Amino acid sequence: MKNIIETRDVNFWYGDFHALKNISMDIEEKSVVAFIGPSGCGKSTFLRLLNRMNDLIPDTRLTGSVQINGQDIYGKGVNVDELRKDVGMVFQRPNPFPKSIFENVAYGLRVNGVTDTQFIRQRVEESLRGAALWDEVKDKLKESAYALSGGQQQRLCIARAMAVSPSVLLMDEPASALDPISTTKVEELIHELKHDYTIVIVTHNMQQAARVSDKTAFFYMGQMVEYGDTKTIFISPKKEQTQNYITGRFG
Ligand SMILES: Nc1ncnc2c1ncn2[C@@H]1O[C@H](COP(=O)(O)OP(=O)(O)OP(=O)(O)O)[C@@H](O)[C@H]1O
Repeated sequence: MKNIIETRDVNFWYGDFHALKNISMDIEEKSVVAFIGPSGCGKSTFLRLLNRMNDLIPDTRLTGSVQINGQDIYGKGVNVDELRKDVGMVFQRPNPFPKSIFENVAYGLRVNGVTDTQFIRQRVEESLRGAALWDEVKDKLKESAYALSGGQQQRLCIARAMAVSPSVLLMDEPASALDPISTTKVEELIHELKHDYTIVIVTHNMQQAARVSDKTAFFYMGQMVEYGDTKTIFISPKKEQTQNYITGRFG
């Protein structure tokens, strides 16, 4: 499998605070990678660097390199809108737009200038099917997205991210605000989605990391302490800090 994401010696600062220290990581195409670690260790910061979401935060600084599909995403001439189309994001709390179910999914296509209604309709259906939501919403596409349950809204947000055909989906604790049934649906969805996408997921739930990911990275105080096959990380980690964390001795 080829690497789709390669970071080298990534350091990141919020003002004077050194939030990420020398992170070098390769992520294989069409795999699921989970980031785990105690609160404040830098998981979300690192995730957000992968589609330049941290650009929006003032007084921050990055050194090192982040390559996606062979391109330095912080290089000169990179179009950040194009990057975010290729590297989509799903947040902790479902954040549908105050629009209809259909228009939520069509949104990314419309802002990218797509006007072919037949194509938009087809892509909306494909994305909703891909997000395992189609059967639940196909008869009410014109209704407000806010009329859906939290779990359905989150799958709608996944469909919205998929509609513009990204190669990577970043998920920041996508199930933490959901009930157990919706959580299971999102986890099953992640299993399906990895046939077509590379998925990077931040989670506080270690069982979830163990269930959904191929590889797991354990972060602690801005460092990536250990990264490897999920089974190895959870059954026989090499570092004591990882062992302590996964056995609940800290964090
Ligand atoms: N916008 C910001 N400005 C200043 N410091 C920040 C900002 N965002 C995060 N930090 C700090 O950077 C560190 C890493 O935060 P980050 O959100 O990446 O951690 P995390 O591992 O995702 O935590 P959690 O699991 O609680 O979400 C923390 O110490 C946090 O306080």
